Amino acid sequence: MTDKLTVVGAAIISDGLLLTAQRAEPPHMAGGWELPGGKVDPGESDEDALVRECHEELDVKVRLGRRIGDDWFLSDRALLRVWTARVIEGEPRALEHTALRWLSRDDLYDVDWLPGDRPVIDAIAALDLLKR
Ligand SMILES: Nc1nc2c([nH]c(=O)n2[C@H]2C[C@H](O)[C@@H](COP(=O)(O)OP(=O)(O)OP(=O)(O)O)O2)c(=O)[nH]1
Repeated sequence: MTDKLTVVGAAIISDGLLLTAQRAEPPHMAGGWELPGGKVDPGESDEDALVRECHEELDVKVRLGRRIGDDWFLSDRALLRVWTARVIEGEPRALEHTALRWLSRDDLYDVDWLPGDRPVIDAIAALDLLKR
């Protein structure tokens, strides 16, 4: 058990490209890039929350794959848990974000990732799942 807020994120990979989404809000995070996802609701499993968030944010159905790392600390109050995922229904659309981008391994650091995501992105890069 943890008393921290749990945020879940999806490393959606298709054809060797990683999907990233640009936050629209709050103002201090707007413009930053993140993994699609969000907060786990009370009583909800992490995995269910992540599938739900991908549907709400991107209008797609995803199937989760492997967990990336353990708990990633976003702050003293929040942690991030990340899974790989693939789209099994639909085409991602930015319903809540400003923009979406598909990144190759070579483009991975071209966007301004939210600070908490940077170690996660390093871990994804190290897994060698992305094409160059
Ligand atoms: N979804 C997501 N949130 C992240 C990432 N990195 C990071 O620091 N965060 C932060 C941003 C927010 O403070 C928090 C997630 O909140 P959110 O606004 O996406 O969650 P939510 O969709 O459940 O939002 P809401 O119900 O409060 O509107 O975690 C990431 O890669 N993905």
